Amino acid sequence: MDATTAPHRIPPEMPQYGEANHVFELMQNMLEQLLIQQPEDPIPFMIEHLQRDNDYVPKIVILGPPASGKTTIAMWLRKHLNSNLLSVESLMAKEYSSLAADARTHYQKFQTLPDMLLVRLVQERLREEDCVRRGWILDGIPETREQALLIQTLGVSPRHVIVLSAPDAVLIERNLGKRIDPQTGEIYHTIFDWPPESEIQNRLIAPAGISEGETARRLLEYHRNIVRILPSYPKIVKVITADQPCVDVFYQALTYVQTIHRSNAPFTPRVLLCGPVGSGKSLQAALLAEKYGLVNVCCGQLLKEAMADKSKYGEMIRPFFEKETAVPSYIIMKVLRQRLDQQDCVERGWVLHGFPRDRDQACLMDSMGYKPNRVFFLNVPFDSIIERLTLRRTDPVTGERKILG
Ligand SMILES: Nc1ncnc2c1ncn2[C@@H]1O[C@H](COP(=O)(O)OP(=O)(O)OP(=O)(O)O)[C@@H](O)[C@H]1O
Ligand SMILES: Nc1nc2c(ncn2[C@H]2C[C@H](O)[C@@H](COP(=O)(O)OP(=O)(O)O)O2)c(=O)[nH]1
Repeated sequence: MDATTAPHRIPPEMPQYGEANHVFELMQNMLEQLLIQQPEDPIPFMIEHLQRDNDYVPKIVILGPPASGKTTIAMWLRKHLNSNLLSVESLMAKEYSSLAADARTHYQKFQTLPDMLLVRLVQERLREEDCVRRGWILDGIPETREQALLIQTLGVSPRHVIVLSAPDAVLIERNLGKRIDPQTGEIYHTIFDWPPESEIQNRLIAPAGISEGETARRLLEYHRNIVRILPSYPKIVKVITADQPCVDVFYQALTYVQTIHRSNAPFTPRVLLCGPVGSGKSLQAALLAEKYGLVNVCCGQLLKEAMADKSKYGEMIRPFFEKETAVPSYIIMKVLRQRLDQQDCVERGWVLHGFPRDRDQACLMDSMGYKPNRVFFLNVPFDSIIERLTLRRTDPVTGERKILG
């Protein structure tokens, strides 16, 4: 195969650099902001965005049926994460916004908002500095699949989606006890969350739409929509039972939103298996190589092959094997480098075992730029190892190892 048709050789440093510096996520977040903000001149915007380094601010959607506690949990998360809470009510209440004024007018007439108007309100709000710097929590938005798709076309993608769930009967009963503080907007409940201060108790009001009939109607609407919304958020949805104390719901939600999902960045596994002789490194390496298409790199096998091929390094290794002394690490590293730099290892990734065996070898490997991104230490009780090794047999033809019996 001549050079013009040979596959392009990807230097091993490239994927490693991309992983180490999260280049893929960096570009993904910048592209999202470019689509949302649509700046006149993208270059200075990108420079400022990259210098901001706020790619891990909260981007949360909380969905759930009426009375499931979306607003309660969203408010607690907002306080805890020092982020911004966006709900239909808060978006319509925005001052100095013609869009919000139109929305209020429309809502007063029809008690609902057109999808596009709500989504444009969300976009207008997300463009504001505080949302860019401190992230956002969408409370009960999107309400429909159409809204979910429109929000996605804006380039707005949540990092975590929480869906609260509880039996309808529980929610209908619960909503009857909902009370709101007209001064602070805080939400309370006559049974589950009654304020201790009599001053607050006296000014609480029952919000509209909490009757059994109204709640039942909204539940019907919710169940019809939620099944069409969720497919828009594969792999980032967590369903939390809301039929438990608020605090428990909150801590499950907080734990979830503080997890970082596996990124979609292309990933080349570089696996290192460590462990005492007989711990199962060779066996697990063979299984991993077969399951994930990795290159199985057994250090001991490599050295033997180098000697069998009578290569330059093989002749350097031979005296040490003949005297049954340890081969110097720098020679092993040369043989290893030759193998790990080959196209199959760079493209498919590798699972290495039998090297490094001590800290110096690990430092040598790291200094030469071979950095595993998954390391497993196989820990086996001493007597199990003795039993395995005494029963271990190796096929002289295939080199396969089996346990006798
Ligand atoms: N886990 C919970 N256990 C008991 N009561 C709760 C729980 N979560 C919320 N509540 C109470 O239920 C009522 C409804 O809560 P909240 O308004 O947060 O729900 P919501 O999903 O935002 O409702 P809606 O969609 O109607 O606005 C409130 O009185 C709240 O105090
Ligand atoms: N019961 C049991 N036996 C195992 C397991 N992993 C490996 N073995 C067996 C297979 C081998 O004959 C022996 C040692 O395994 P190995 O993979 O050659 O160990 P290692 O020297 O490469 O670390 O133990 C294992 O997970 N369970």
